[in-house]
Amino acid sequence: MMSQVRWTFSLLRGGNQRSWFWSRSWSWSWFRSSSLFTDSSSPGLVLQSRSTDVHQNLALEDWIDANVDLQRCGVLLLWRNRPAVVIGRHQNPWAECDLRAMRKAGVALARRRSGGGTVFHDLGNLNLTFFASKKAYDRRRNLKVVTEALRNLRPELDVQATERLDIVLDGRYKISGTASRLSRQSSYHHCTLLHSADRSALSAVLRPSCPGIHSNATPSVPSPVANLTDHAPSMQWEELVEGVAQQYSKEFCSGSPTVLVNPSDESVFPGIGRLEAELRGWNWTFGKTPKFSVEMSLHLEEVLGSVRLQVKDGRISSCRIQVPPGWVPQQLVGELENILVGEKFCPNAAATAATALLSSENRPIRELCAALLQVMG
Ligand SMILES: Nc1ncnc2c1ncn2[C@@H]1O[C@H](COP(=O)(O)OC(=O)CCCC[C@@H]2CCSS2)[C@@H](O)[C@H]1O
Repeated sequence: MMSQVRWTFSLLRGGNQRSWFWSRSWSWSWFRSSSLFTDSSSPGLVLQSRSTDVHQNLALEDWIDANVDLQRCGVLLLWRNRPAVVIGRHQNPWAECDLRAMRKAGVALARRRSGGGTVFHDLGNLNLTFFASKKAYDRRRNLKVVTEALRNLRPELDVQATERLDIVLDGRYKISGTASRLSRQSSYHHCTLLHSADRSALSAVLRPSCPGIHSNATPSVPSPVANLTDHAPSMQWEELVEGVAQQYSKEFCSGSPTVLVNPSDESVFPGIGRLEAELRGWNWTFGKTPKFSVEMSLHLEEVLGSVRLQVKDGRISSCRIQVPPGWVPQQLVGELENILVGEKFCPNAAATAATALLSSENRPIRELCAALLQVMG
């Protein structure tokens, strides 16, 4: 089926690509077996996504990882997103980001397949994904592509890759974070590169949705961050992208120009819509959160209460509410606890489930419901 896929100029419309590159109709089998991929020097191909949708771009990573024969070639994918928070595979979104602030500001949330911490993306943040065979997996070499490109563009910049594979400016300010995923035969290493991201938005969303979370989820490692344009104000986006692509081609002996791709095009990437839908879905984004518990005091109008919730697969698996005796009928408290068990740990879902209690005649139970919804971000 793959061999039916046509790589045509119209499908892979580019801006300034050289015409010989497009003068043929590409079949998928040609793509896989092209001399671009069979050269013994293990050449690389540079792709740039046209999409700024975080889920489409993460799906494109999955698709390349699953479908391109990386034994014979490496691929560098360059991409950027509209404002988004991207958490690692084994992280807890409620502990890592302020979901309420994100909803208000229209910042998307995505869980990636690689491990590691949480980062903020916007159109001023470049993402680079280095695909290679497992054998050729070499994160230091990839980061060298980035640091060398920056030194070529602005020799005065002090950029270094650290032990933990961040890239820092002036020995201190993080401009790039790294994560990776190894499969049986293939691998990818992806990293960010802060060119001109909105740092106040970054710090506004990278804080917990609620305190009192206990879990074994991977915690992020916060660092002071900087943008490249803080230190090199004249550096243009296009200059950066081109500089990195050129350095990759030099390092991996690729002679081909950057190919612009559209990850929503099923005729080029068959099955990509399904990958995207999975990444966009609640079951993946929230449902894959390692089990956790939340213990919190509830500052109600006249009294102090507390709640202990256990959450498994993103759903409340147990709920214990304590309030001073006599403040609210215990039977209503029990009803609320029962309603919440099995529900998604999500204010909208919980509000729908508790609609009757939220509009009850009894003011304390309404207040208690509202306080619990607050806990969920
Ligand atoms: N965009 C960006 N770039 C660099 N550093 C960032 C960014 N956003 C936030 N941070 C800082 O890094 C820490 C988290 O560091 P930590 O080391 O915990 O996590 C990472 O670095 C993960 C990088 C993932 C890269 C992938 C590439 C494509 S999809 S996402 C956070 O608390 C901030 O202080």
